[in-house]
Amino acid sequence: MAASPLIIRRRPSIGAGALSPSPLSLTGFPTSSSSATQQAGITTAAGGVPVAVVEPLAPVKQELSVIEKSKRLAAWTAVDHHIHEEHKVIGIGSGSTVPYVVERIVQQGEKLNHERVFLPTGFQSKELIVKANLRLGDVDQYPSIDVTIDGADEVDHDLNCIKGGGACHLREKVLAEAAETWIVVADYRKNSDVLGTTYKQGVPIEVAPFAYAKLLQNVHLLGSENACLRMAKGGKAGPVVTDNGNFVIDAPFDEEMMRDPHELLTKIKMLTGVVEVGLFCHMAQAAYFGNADGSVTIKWHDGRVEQVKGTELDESPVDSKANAQ
Ligand SMILES: O=C(CO)[C@H](O)[C@H](O)COP(=O)(O)O
Repeated sequence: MAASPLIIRRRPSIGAGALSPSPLSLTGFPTSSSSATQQAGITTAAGGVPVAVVEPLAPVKQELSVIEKSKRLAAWTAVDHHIHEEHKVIGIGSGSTVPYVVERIVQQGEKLNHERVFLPTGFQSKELIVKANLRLGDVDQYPSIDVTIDGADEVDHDLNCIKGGGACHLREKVLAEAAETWIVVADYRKNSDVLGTTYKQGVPIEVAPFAYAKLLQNVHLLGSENACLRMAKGGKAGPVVTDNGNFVIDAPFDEEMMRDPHELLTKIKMLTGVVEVGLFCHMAQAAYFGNADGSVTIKWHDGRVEQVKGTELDESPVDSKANAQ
């Protein structure tokens, strides 16, 4: 007698709209949503029992969280405003907001993108570029960049930033400095008056590994008594090792010191063994913050603050020149 078929309902596939809380696939690039309706099929389980595998007819598309929408709003709007046809060498930052930057660049189409080269700020952005089929270059081949877009951990009223929450700040700073225009994209939580208000982990300091203990003493003497070596989480014991093979010290400083980030940057940078400091002072042309209400706050380097309607999330790519500031 033939065995009666088992019915197994597969879990619905989840598209880009379900990327919450992080939009990253394994490689850090948002997965594309599948709108294709799949057919039921018959397969055979162990023992030869026929199994009917029923795919859901309409994949369930979950909503992005408010935070993810805000990141995407900032990223898409900044790309529309600053990445134009004439821009051929583009720096790609790191973090969870940057995949949306790449997503929007891809939407500008192959015609524009095949004439461009994209430079990564680390392993994650390198993967993003490659997976998006964009041309990969490096800053040693292209030391002059048209535009770099990057995330930030916090941005103050003067566009000074804390960066390095993802331990990529050495390369991020090189690509920021090499760029004619450096643009920051973030959700509304990163927008503050004084650095250290919302990002409490401290100033990320990339250091030569053999010098870390001495540097910890020196950073304590500079005023950060709680400075500590950043330890890896999850599947690795020991400290975080950067893409450059270095360690990271996280150094929280009091508000008074954070009110003058440039002065603090200079002091930390002078310590022997410091490779780079995650304080980016007077570098950004503008910072884009996606807000929960669908607007984008733009802080400009000259002190102007604008509130604009963000690029609609389901909007098709626009002629970016039409939106140029
Ligand atoms: O500096 C960085 C990595 O070194 C990131 O840009 C920063 O941590 C912001 O990341 P996210 O977009 O995930 O908030």
